Parts: sequence; structure tokens; C-alpha cells
Amino acid sequence: MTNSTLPTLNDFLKLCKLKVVALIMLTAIVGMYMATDALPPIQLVILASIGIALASCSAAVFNHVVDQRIDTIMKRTKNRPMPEGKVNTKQAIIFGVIIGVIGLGILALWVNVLTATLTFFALIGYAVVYTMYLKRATPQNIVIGGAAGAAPPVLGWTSITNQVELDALLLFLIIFIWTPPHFWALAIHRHAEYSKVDVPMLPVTHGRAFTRLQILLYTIILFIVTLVPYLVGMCGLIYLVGAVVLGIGFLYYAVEMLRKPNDEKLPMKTFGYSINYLMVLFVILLVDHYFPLHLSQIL
Ligand code: HEM
Ligand SMILES: CC(C)=CCC/C(C)=C/CC/C(C)=C/COP(=O)(O)OP(=O)(O)O
Repeated sequence: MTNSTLPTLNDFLKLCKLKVVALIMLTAIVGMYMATDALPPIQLVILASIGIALASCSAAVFNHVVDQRIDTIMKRTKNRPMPEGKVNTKQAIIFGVIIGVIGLGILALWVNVLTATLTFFALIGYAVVYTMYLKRATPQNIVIGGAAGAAPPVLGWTSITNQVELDALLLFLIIFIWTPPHFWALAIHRHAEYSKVDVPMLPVTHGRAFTRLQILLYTIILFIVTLVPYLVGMCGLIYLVGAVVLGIGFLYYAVEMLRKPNDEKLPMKTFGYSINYLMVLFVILLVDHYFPLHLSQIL
């Protein structure tokens, strides 16, 4: 795709998937605060946040570069800067490399090498392994590729402690299990578009009914996994109540999708709920961390 005028700042910002990166950053920052009982040093929080955010934006830019052909065909994506010819491949790659190098550089120089390395793997995991290979290869694409999107709380955690701990991996697990119901709800709504571009998303390869069942199964597993932080003593009652209430809401949507397969609005409502679910769950994790309430204090 060629273009005669220079891209605007807004075009470059659109390539960064800023709303997705905003939620990614919430999970990373909660990871930073959960990593310590005290408050983490604010300059470390700021540097780590800038580094992780730039690396995530860089991964998103490469996703747009690789997907520009299929993005041109799908209604949901055809107005993106690359399909519209506002940013060409060379400009996007240069932008992606610059912000990626700055992000990883900040992490390596001023945070720690472990976090820089893990962030690099997450970037490659999303931009190369998921986008270039898995997405086009298997309906399990987003299950495996979800590991990159689930990494940020671990990246936040290691930014502060310089080591991977079990509690951090629990946060990873929550997002990892959350990703399939998050994405498949949208994929059910958009299944016709995915089949048009030959991307083997689960609703295309195995049908929408099977996908609805998988969404329910993953939502049940998610409900159980979100109880673990309480059961292992990582979180208190505020978290437990929040996770249960949010989880019941998610289960409600998953069951409704199975009960009402002809309700065309439900999949996108479920998708919207998934985003609010993760956002509120991570805010509650943070609140609970600084205002711990335990059963022994009440009884
Ligand atoms: C492999 C993993 C994932 C896949 C395949 C996936 C897929 C998608 C898709 C296709 C959209 C619609 C985007 C659009 O219409 O422009 C979306 C939106 C969104 N995703 Fe995900 N997602 C994944 C992981 C994540 C993660 C880890 C987060 C954050 C922690 C996240 C947060 C969001 C948010 C906030 C939106 C709404 C964006 C908007 O309204 O523009 N996603 N996701
Ligand atoms: C360094 C680091 C933490 C990287 C994480 C990167 C990141 C931005 C993950 C977001 C996942 C996401 C939006 C996947 C959708 O891709 P898609 O191609 O299936 O969706 P699309 O069709 O909307 O482009």
C-alpha cells in the first residue's frame, strides 16, 4: 500500500491499539503493586510502565503490518490506517521498531534485564508467533497466543522484584484463561468475516454452538481459577466477594449464550462484559491488597 501524504500522529496512535494497551497496562501496574507489601518506588513504576506500554504498542503495530491484507477485507478492520493507505508498510515498521527498541531499552537500562527479556518474548509471542503463524494455522490460535497478552502482570511483578514468583503466575493464569471467552464471544459475532479471510477461528472451524460450549467451559475454569488467590492466602475477603460476583456475571452471559443462540446481541454484550470483568477484577485485586480483610477479623 502506498501513500503520498505523511501519516498523522493520530494514524500512528491508531496502530497502537491504545484501548487494549490501556487494559494491559492496568494489569501490569496492578502486578507491580501486588509484588510488594510496601509501595513500590514511584520512579520504577513509571519507567516500567513506559517500557511495557511502548513494547505492547510496538507489538500492536507489527500486528497491523502483518494483518493489513485481511484487515482490508473485514468490515471491523477495513478503516484502520494501513488498509486505508494512510500509513505504508515501511513507515509502520520504522515506527514499530523505534518504539519497541525504546521500550525494551528503558526496561533493560532502568528496570531490569529479566523484565526486558520477558517483555521481548511477549512482543515476539504476539507479533510473530500469534499473528504470523498461530492465527492462520489453528483454531487454538488465541488459546496459545493468549500467553503474550497474559504476560503483563508478570512483567509488572518482575519490574519490582526482579524475579518470577508463584503469585505472579496466578495473575498470568487468570488472564490466560480469560482470553478465550473474551475473544470467542467477538468471533461468534464476526464469524462470517473470519471465514471470508480464511482465518481458522473456532466458530469458523467448529461452529458457533461448539464455541458457545467452549466459552462456558472456560468461564467455569476462570471462576475456579479466580478463587485460587483467596485460597492460597494471596488475597482477602474483598477480593473473594468481588471475584465471585464478577464470575457469576460472566457465567450468566455464557449460559445465556447457550440458551439463546439466536439472540444476535448477546455475543457482543458478553465481549463487552469480558473487558469490564477483567478491568474491575484487577482494580479489586489492588484495593484488596492495600485494604486486606480476613475472616478472622470479622468472626
Ligand atoms: C490473544 C489474545 C487476544 C485476542 C485474540 C483478542 C482479541 C480482541 C479483538 C479481536 C478485539 C476487537 C478489536 C477491535 O475491534 O478493534 C479486542 C478488543 C479488546 N481487547 Fe482483546 N484480545 C486478546 C487479548 C487481550 C488482552 C490480554 C487484553 C487486556 C488485558 C485485551 C483487551 C481488549 C480491550 C480493552 C478491547 C477493546 C478495544 C476497543 O474497544 O477498541 N485483549 N480483543
Ligand atoms: C509486550 C506485550 C505485553 C505484548 C502484548 C501485545 C498485545 C497488544 C496483545 C493484545 C492482544 C490482541 C488485541 C489480540 C488481537 O489480535 P488480532 O490480530 O486477533 O485482532 P485484530 O483482528 O483486531 O487485529
